[in-house]
Amino acid sequence: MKDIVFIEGLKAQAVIGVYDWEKQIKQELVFDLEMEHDNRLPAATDDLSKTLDYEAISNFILAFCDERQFELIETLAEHLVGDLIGQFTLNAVTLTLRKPGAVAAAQAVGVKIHRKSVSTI
Ligand SMILES: Nc1nc2c(c(=O)[nH]1)N=C([C@H](O)[C@@H](O)CO)CN2
Repeated sequence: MKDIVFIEGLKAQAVIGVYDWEKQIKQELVFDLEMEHDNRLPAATDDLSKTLDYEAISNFILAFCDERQFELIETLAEHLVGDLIGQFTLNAVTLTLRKPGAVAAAQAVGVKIHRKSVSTI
């Protein structure tokens, strides 16, 4: 099994949706990420710079949601993961993205994607 650095239940506000009324407001999105990373080197050195900094990645996601606008959550997920792989040393990432307010009868709806850095394909 590969080591993981994870972020669970990160809540962000974004302009997201296909309908006109959705383009006028911000809605809540909830992010779960599992990022593959060998934890042995950071554990051996006790050095933050040798790991995936979940605080820095969380702040990156919050800023991304604040600044960018999409219709589909699929599009947001794909762009975000592409940017994360470019910005941080992610080998592979699984992102679950929920839009809790989208379907009143459902607790949440969303998408899940798994992407690898081109260097690991
Ligand atoms: N697979 C998807 N289905 C839907 C999306 C989406 O982003 N991906 N979006 C909408 C609307 O924006 C909806 O969330 C409004 O409540 C509908 N279906």
